[in-house]
Amino acid sequence: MDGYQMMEMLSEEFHRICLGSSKKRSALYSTGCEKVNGCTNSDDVNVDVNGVQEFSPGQGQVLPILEKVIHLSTTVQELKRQHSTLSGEMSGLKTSFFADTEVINALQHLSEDHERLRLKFLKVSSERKQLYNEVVELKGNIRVFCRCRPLNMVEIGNGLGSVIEFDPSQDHELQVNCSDSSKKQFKFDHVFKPEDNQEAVFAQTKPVVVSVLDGYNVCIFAYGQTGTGKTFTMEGTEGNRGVNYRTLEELFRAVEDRRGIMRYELSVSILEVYNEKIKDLLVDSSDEPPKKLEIKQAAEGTQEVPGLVEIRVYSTAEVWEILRSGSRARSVGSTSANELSSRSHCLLRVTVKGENILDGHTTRSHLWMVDLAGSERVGRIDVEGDRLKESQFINKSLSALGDVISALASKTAHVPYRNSKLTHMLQSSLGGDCKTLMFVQVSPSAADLGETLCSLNFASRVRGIENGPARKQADVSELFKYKQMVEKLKQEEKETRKLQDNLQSLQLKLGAREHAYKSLQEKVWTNLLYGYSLSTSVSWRC
Ligand SMILES: Nc1ncnc2c1ncn2[C@@H]1O[C@H](COP(=O)(O)OP(=O)(O)OP(=O)(O)O)[C@@H](O)[C@H]1O
Repeated sequence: MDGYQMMEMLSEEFHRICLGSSKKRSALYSTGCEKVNGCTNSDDVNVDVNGVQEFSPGQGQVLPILEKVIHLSTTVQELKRQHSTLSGEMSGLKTSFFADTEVINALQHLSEDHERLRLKFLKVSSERKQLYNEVVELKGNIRVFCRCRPLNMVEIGNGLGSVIEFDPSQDHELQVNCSDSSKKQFKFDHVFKPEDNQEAVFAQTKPVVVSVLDGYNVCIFAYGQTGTGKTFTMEGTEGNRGVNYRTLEELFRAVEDRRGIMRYELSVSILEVYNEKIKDLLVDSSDEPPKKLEIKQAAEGTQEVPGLVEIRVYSTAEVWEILRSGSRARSVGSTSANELSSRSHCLLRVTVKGENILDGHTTRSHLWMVDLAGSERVGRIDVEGDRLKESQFINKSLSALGDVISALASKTAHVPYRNSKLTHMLQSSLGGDCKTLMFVQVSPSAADLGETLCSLNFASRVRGIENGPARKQADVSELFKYKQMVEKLKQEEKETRKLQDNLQSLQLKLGAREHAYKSLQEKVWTNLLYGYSLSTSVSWRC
C-alpha cells in the first residue's frame, strides 16, 4: 500500500467514524431514543421510536475515536510538512531551470547549427561521392592490375628461370623475355612483383571496393593460367588472406566509420559456374540433388538468381568461415579438387543495402569477386571427353567476358552479355557506372611463357581500349586536385560528425532534466491535492 492509498483509507475511516458519531449525537438529542437495557459493551445499540436499531459508540468507544482523530491530525500535519518541502524543492528547481537561460539559448543555437550542418553534410556527402566517383573514373572504370607469382620450388628445382623483368622505377610496367630473344613490354594500371604481399595488393584494390557503399556496382575478377595465383589473390590463406576477406573487413570498417549517417546491411552469396551451370556453394548439396539455378531479369532491370542463398553478415569474424565453407563446397565431388577448382568460375557476391539516415535515401548494390577458371589453351591439357567439354565451356565464357569488356570499353551500342552465364550474371555489375577491376595473374617460369604472353595480350586489350595514353596523361594533375578536394571533404565530414555527437549528448541531458522536473511537479501536485483534501476533511469534520 503506498502513501496515498494509506491516506485515502485513513480519510474514509475517519469520515465513517465521525459520521457514526454525529448521527448518534443527533439521535440522542433530537429524537430522544433510549438506550436498551443491558447493552453496556462497546457495540451498543440504540433503538429509536420506530424501533430502528442504530450503531452508536458507547462511552468505551470515545477514547479510540479521539485517538484516531489525533492520529489523523498528525498525519495531515506530516503531509502538510511534506507538501511544503516539495513545493520549496519544486520552486527551487523551477527557478534554476528557467534561470538557466544560457543553456536553453545554447541548445537553441545548437539546434539551428545542427539543421544547418545537416544540410551542409548532405551537400558535402553527395559532392564527396561524386568526386570519389570521378577519381575512380579518372583512374579508369575498367582497370587492370598484373600480378606475377614467385617461382615455385619445383620450377627452381628444375632449374627454370624467370622470363619476366621489372623495372624498379616503373610500378606499371613489366617486360617479358621471349624465346627468340626479343623483349615485349606491357603496361598496366599497376604491376605487382613476386615479392609484393597481400597488403600491397589490397592497398591498390581498396578504393574500388569501397564504391559499393556509395551505391555503385563493382566487379573484380582474377584471370590467368592455372597455378598462377588467382585463388591466392582472391581467397588467400588463413595466415595470408586475400582480396575477398580484406574487402569485407574494409567494408565493415567503413560501415562503422559512417555509423550515425548511414545504415548498412551486408549479405554474401557464393556460387560457381561449371559447364554453364550455376551451383549455390552455400547450400549443402550432399543430401539432395542441387537445385537448378537460373538467371532472371528483375523488374528494375537487374539480374537476379532466384533461390540463391544470401547470408547476412555482421562482422569479419563470421565472414572467414562462410568463405571457407563456400570454398570447400567448390571442390566437393571432384576426383581432383584442385583441377576442378581451376575448371570452374567461383563467384562471391556481396550485396549492400544502404540507407542515409539524414535524408532517407536508399541504395542496393552488388560487389562481385570472381576467381575465374584457368585460361590455359585446350592444347595443353587433356582434350578428350569431359575435359574437352569443360575446356570448351571455359573458352567460350572467357572469350564472352573479353567481348563484353571490349564492347564496354569501346562504348559500342550492343554489349553481348547473354553469350555466357558468367557475363549474363555479372551484367548489372559490368559497364555504366560500375567499376571493374581485373587481376591478370602470370607465372614467371620459362615453361609457361606461351600462356603468360596470351594472358598479358588479353589483359592489354581489355585495358588498352579504355585508357589511351593521351587521356591518362591529361588526367594526372586533375587527379591530384581531386584527391586534395576529397581529403578536405573527408575532414569536414569528420567535424560535422563531432558536432552532431555533441548536440546529441546535450539533447539527452536536457531530456533528463525535463523528465526530472515533470516527475517532481507531478509528485508535488498529487501531494498537494491529497494533503489539501485530507486537511480540509479533518478540520471540517472536527
Ligand atoms: N604471389 C604469391 N606468393 C606466394 N605464393 C603464391 C603466390 N601466388 C600463388 N602462390 C602459390 O601458388 C600456388 C598456386 O596458386 P593458386 O592455387 O592460387 O593458383 P590458381 O591460379 O588459383 O590455380 P587454379 O586455377 O588451379 O585454381 C599456391 O600454392 C599458392 O599459394
